[in-house]
Amino acid sequence: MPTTCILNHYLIQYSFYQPKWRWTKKGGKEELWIERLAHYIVDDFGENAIMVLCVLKGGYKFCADLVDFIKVFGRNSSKYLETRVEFIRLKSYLNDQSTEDLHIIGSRDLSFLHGKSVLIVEAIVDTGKTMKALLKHVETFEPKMVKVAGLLVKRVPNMAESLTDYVGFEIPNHFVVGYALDYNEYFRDLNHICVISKTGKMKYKV
Ligand SMILES: O=P(O)(O)OC[C@H]1O[C@H](OP(=O)(O)OP(=O)(O)O)[C@H](O)[C@@H]1O
Ligand code: HPA
Repeated sequence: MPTTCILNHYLIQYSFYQPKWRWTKKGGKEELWIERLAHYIVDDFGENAIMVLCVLKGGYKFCADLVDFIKVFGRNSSKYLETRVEFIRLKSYLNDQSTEDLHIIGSRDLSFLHGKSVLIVEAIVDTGKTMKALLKHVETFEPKMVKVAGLLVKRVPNMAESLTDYVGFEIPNHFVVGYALDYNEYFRDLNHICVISKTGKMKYKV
């Protein structure tokens, strides 16, 4: 890795992730990384309908892509993979810092999760505070099972690896933007994920 980020090069240092990235399986066959995650998820959920809980705003692109691939597996196998997608909006970051204040924006009522096999889809697990709080909240609605798919897990001291069942990429401890991840609402629209530079942080600081 990393390849130079072309867009906004004066703000962003590197790009970590491209949606079309492939990895090579044993035996030489290439697979998209997201296809691999979808594969594991489909295997684990088996016959259970998947109740996807997408964590907004950061998780919307990853969730859309992941669900597409889960559906592809359904189409390519004889079984019908039932998926339903619901959303929860959480907010705790200001600039590049987690605040102690985690807000659930909108309804806290997730009773539709009761008895369901839930897949939480999150863009990034950084300090892990958001995911810990969300898991605690979700458990109160007594789902049948809960798994977490995280596109990125950050390598931070006391990193929260065990919170995430399906990990796209483990990344170094830098603040990243793009592919729906933001810095004060900027850069969500980038197609790839980059590290924001000091200059970028200063320019868009609130
Ligand atoms: O592991 P943590 O340190 O708790 O950080 C992870 C959370 O932070 C971001 O959300 P944010 O609060 O920025 O809201 P957003 O998704 O609307 O940007 C991200 O999308 C995760 O939900
Ligand atoms: O690195 C990050 N980028 C964007 N949002 C985030 N929320 C936690 N960590 C990050």
